[in-house]
Amino acid sequence: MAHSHDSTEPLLGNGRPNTARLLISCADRRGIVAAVSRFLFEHGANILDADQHSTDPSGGTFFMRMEFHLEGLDLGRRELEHAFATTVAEQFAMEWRIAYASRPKRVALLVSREEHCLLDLLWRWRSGDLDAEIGLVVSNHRDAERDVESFGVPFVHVPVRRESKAQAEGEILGHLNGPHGPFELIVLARYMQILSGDFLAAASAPLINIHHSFLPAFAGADPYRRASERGVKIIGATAHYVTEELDAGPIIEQDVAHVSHRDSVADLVRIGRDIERTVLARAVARHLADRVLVHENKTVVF
Ligand SMILES: Nc1nc2c(c(=O)[nH]1)N[C@@H](CN(C=O)c1ccc(C(=O)N[C@@H](CCC(=O)O)C(=O)O)cc1)CN2
Repeated sequence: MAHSHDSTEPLLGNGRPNTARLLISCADRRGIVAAVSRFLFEHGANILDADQHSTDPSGGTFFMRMEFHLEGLDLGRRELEHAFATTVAEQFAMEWRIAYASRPKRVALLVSREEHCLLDLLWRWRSGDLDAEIGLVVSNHRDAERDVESFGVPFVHVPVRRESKAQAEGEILGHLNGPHGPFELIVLARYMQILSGDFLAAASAPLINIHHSFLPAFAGADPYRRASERGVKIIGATAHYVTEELDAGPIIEQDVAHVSHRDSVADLVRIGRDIERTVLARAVARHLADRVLVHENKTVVF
């Protein structure tokens, strides 16, 4: 549908909510909520959900998420965005974007050998609990091939060897930006290859990784063995956006579980699997709902 001003139905023909999400960050000052609310009101939008946060009311950074109904809007999408840019965003020097809920976001998954996070996301997607369109799984191993294809999702095997990583990354990018794509989110569901800065720059979408430790503790490879050697009493998992620096990207979601001296490394791995898949699913769901704002390597999760 080219223009939302003729979206007079609460639900679209595909049964999806006829809503949009406006995300804003800017220097905090008085009048921002009033200006945004007034703008939406004057253009016929009905605000369904509003949340905001200021890091410091005396001059910090202001974050806002407004979800609003497009029914009754007097402008099409392009006109609405232009009007907001010129009448509100410029006034407050906002960084902002509007995301539309008219269709699910297309998602690609990358995995190595551990399948629990991958299968969890596929199960949630198949049951309708994950608002996404999973369009491709890429792996450097073939272990998951049959399971993935049983979900009707294309599977591509791209082996990665240390001496030819750049070539493998180019092949993966070819699939992500090729006929299966484009994608709006790439999820590393226990993908165990460090991605180059060139790859991240060329990737067409943000990437979310699940790291199997409570970052910043035990970043890098083999965290459960290192945690066991340290004698930890808590293990955890961290979902974060992927940056060139390993396991250092903005954290989206974390959780933990208690362990003891009675737990072997294998026990930590087993206990950790449930944490990892739950944390990753929460992080992906919040990203898909446009509930995550990134600022200075941290996130605001509405
Ligand atoms: N640029 C980034 N790439 C990746 C990130 C990241 O944050 N930034 N997260 C990792 C996932 N990960 C931990 O969560 C991780 C994966 C792999 C390794 C590692 O040392 N891999 C070795 C090869 C290991 C093997 O071949 O089995 C390597 O790539 O040299 C550490 C941490 C995903 N990528």
